[in-house]
Order: sequence, then C-alpha cells, then structure tokens
Amino acid sequence: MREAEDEAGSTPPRFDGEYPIVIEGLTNRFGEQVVHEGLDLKVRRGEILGVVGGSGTGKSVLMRSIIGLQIPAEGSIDVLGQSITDAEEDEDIDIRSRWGVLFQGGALFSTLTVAENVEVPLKQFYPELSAELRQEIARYKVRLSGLPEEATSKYPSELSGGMKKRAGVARALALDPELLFLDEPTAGLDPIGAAAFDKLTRELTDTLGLTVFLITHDLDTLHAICDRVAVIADKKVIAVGTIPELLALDHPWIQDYFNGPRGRAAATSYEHTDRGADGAMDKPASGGA
Ligand SMILES: Nc1ncnc2c1ncn2[C@@H]1O[C@H](COP(=O)(O)OP(=O)(O)OP(=O)(O)O)[C@@H](O)[C@H]1O
Repeated sequence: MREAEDEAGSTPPRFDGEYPIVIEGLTNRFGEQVVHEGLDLKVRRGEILGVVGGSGTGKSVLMRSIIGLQIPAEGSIDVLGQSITDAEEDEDIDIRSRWGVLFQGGALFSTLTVAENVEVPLKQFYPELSAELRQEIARYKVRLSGLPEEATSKYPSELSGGMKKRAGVARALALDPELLFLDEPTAGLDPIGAAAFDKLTRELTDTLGLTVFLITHDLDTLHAICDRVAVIADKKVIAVGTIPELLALDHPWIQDYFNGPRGRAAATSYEHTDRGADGAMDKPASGGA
C-alpha cells in the first residue's frame, strides 16, 4: 500500500526479528474455569503455524489474547517486538494495523458490499486517504484474494461460503499486514474449495512475506500448507513441530489425531502425491521454518 503510505505518512519498519509472536507464561481464566495455565509459544517469522487441539481447549481464546481482545490473567505476549499485555492505548492502535484477522464465519458487514467491507479498516487507519485511492486499494485486495472484479459490488448474502472467506481475507489484507490470523478458514467449505483456499493462503504467505497463525481442525490443511503445528492440550502448548516431529511423540491426543484413520488418510494422500489436495501446489519442502 505504498500510495497509501505516501498519502498517510510513514508506517513502522517491518519486523525483522526471528519471532514476531512470543507468548510466555500465559494464563486465561473465565471465573473458575482455567483455559490456559503457563502457556508458552513462539511463532517464527514467515511460517504458517497450524494451531490444533480438541474442542474448547482455548485456540480461539489464545488468538484473541494475541490480538488484544482478551486480557490474560497472567503472562506476557509480545507481537512484532511490542508488548500486547503492557501496551498503552496509542501503541495498541498502531500495532493493530500490522495484523489482519479472518474470524470464524468471516464477520463481514452484511449491509456493505465486498469492496466497502475492505474499505472499513482503510477508513479507520488512514482517514486522510482519498475515496478514489481507497476504492482502488480495495479493488486490488479483492482481486489479490482470488475474487473476480464483479465481486467488489456484491453483498455478503450474494456470495458463496468460499467467496465470503476470500472477501474476509481481502479485508484482512487491507492494511498490508505482517501477520495474518485465520480462525478455522476452511470450516464449511467443500474439499475442493478448502484446497483452493489452502493454496491461496500459502501463495499469499510466500508472496507477501506474511507470518500466519492458523487455527484449524482440517488435517488436509495441516499437511498441505503448515510449516509447523502447535498442539494445545492440558491448558498449554504441549508440542510444536513438523508433523513428523509430532508423530514421534507418544502423547495420546497427538497419536489419536495424526495417527487415527482420518489423520492417516490425510498423510497418505500427501505421501503419494507430494502435492496439495487440489493437485496444484507443492507441499512445503521442509517443515521447520
Ligand atoms: N468470553 C468468554 N466467557 C466465558 N468463557 C469463555 C469465553 N470465551 C471462551 N470461553 C470458554 O473458554 C474455553 C475455550 O474456548 P475457545 O473458543 O478458545 O475453544 P476452541 O479451542 O477455539 O474450541 P473450538 O475448537 O470448539 O472452536 C471454552 O470452554 C469456552 O466456553
């Protein structure tokens, strides 16, 4: 968004450290319920980190903590070298423009067109931008997300599930973020749509130099595009690594998940083809980013 930067003034330099997200000793509670206790996690720059765990283990709460929507009871979270847990309001606003989020279900404004949805963060963070330039940036982001030009003027109700997700991605990319958070992006998509979405995620990550925090239950997604996978269980991240590294551990949940019938089926399809589920994309050569 170089034009936007020229109109809106300077933006902070891109983060060049090894870990854009560092979480230490995180504890989250809701009343008596302890969701996380002493959770640690480091996300590497440039990787797609898959985040898995049983239902209710706190994957979404973890994501909400990282983006400052959930104030933890204890622990520290640094994002792009800045503390989220100690952030002053001004810093908080500044850093929010450096990530994009695709919430479960897309969370598009139903009364706005796709392009207008993409314009929302642009208006919020770059109010001085001319309407013409804002619209041009929005059109570009919509196309970048793999939607046709005609989609810009459509309302969310006129889109298929897969198109809604792409519109959500276009909005998440509006501000040229360094980090992208995806909460179950392929849920509800048919296998072909899910594979196409995976391909989009990998391509955007590599071309735009993103770091991606991806919550998923989708074993195909983990095999096709994730560089590493973090497993949440027992209120902590119990393991982080490539799928072969995780398979070498004998934790019962990890074994059930990756070595159960569905896990083996997903693994076999990638072993045999060495390509993504839509047959169009190579699997990352090495899991460790
Ligand atoms: N705002 C809240 N108030 C009270 N409890 C909450 C709140 N948000 C989450 N929880 C609880 O925290 C726990 C973890 O929720 P979370 O949505 O993070 O799970 P998850 O791992 O993402 O689950 P799923 O895979 O089913 O989406 C759940 O027991 C949930 O009920």
